[in-house]
Amino acid sequence: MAVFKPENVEDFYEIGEVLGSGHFGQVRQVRERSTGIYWAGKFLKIRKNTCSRLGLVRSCVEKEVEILQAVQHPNIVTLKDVFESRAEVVLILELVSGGELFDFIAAKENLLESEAIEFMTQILEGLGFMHSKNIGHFDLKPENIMLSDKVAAQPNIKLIDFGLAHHFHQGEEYKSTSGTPQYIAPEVINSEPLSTAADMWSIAVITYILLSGLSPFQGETDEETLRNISIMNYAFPAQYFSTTSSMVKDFIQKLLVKIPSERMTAEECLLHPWIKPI
Ligand SMILES: Cc1ccc2c(c1)c1c3c(c(C)cc1n2CCCN)C(=O)NC3=O
Repeated sequence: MAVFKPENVEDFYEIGEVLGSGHFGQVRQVRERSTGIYWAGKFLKIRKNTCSRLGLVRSCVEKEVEILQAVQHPNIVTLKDVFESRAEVVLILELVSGGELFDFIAAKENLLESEAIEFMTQILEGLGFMHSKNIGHFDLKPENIMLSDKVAAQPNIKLIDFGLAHHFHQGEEYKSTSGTPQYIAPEVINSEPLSTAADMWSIAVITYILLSGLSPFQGETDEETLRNISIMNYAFPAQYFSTTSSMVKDFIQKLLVKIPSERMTAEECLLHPWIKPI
């Protein structure tokens, strides 16, 4: 069992404003007392016993910590420390102060394809690194793609939130039905064994939204969205894609492939003519 620091996190960090919250607990800005540096504290409620339904099972938190410790990359958020009290584990994470990628884009009139290529290149570099270590994110969505500094000329992308990530070991089969409907691959819906290719489907959905503002499979309800994914019901409506290149449509089409092994990998994406013009 992983051992986390038993000291009180507040002896080392001043707890600040809430940055976000979810089923897991809260993310708060924290200030390191010894240096004055700001970090993000992810406060995770841990189940007190197996009968409890509140909070996370400790082994899930250990898995997230192990994965974060295995993926140190400029486009992936860094884990600095882990504290544990009676029923709470606190991850001290790199503060990514530029906020979510899609808030950044929403604030602009529209995104040039060249800007989209820059963002996708960084996302694919971080993801390709994870996949090279046989780690899948399995919750790629705009909310989990953050910017280190939104005022920089070329903001740096950081992938965050590894709560659904999985480290594949040799010969192991892994299934999960978690994720956000709009972004999940058909094999997730069908409870089939997953691979890192499931992330590549999400990359296609994110690219489609980045360039059009539309979500390719979104229906009136989650059920309709999931049905659209299962039957591959999507298109490139002219009024939203008239100014986008045929190259990016080819990029998306080579990822929205039902058979996971036939999708482009992150490495192949980085060599695709849309990303790397010949
Ligand atoms: C400035 C800002 C605002 C909201 C933040 C974060 C930072 C943030 C961060 C992290 C996570 C897991 C969630 C976060 N959230 C919650 C929303 C994430 N989509 C994180 O790991 N580092 C962050 O800065």
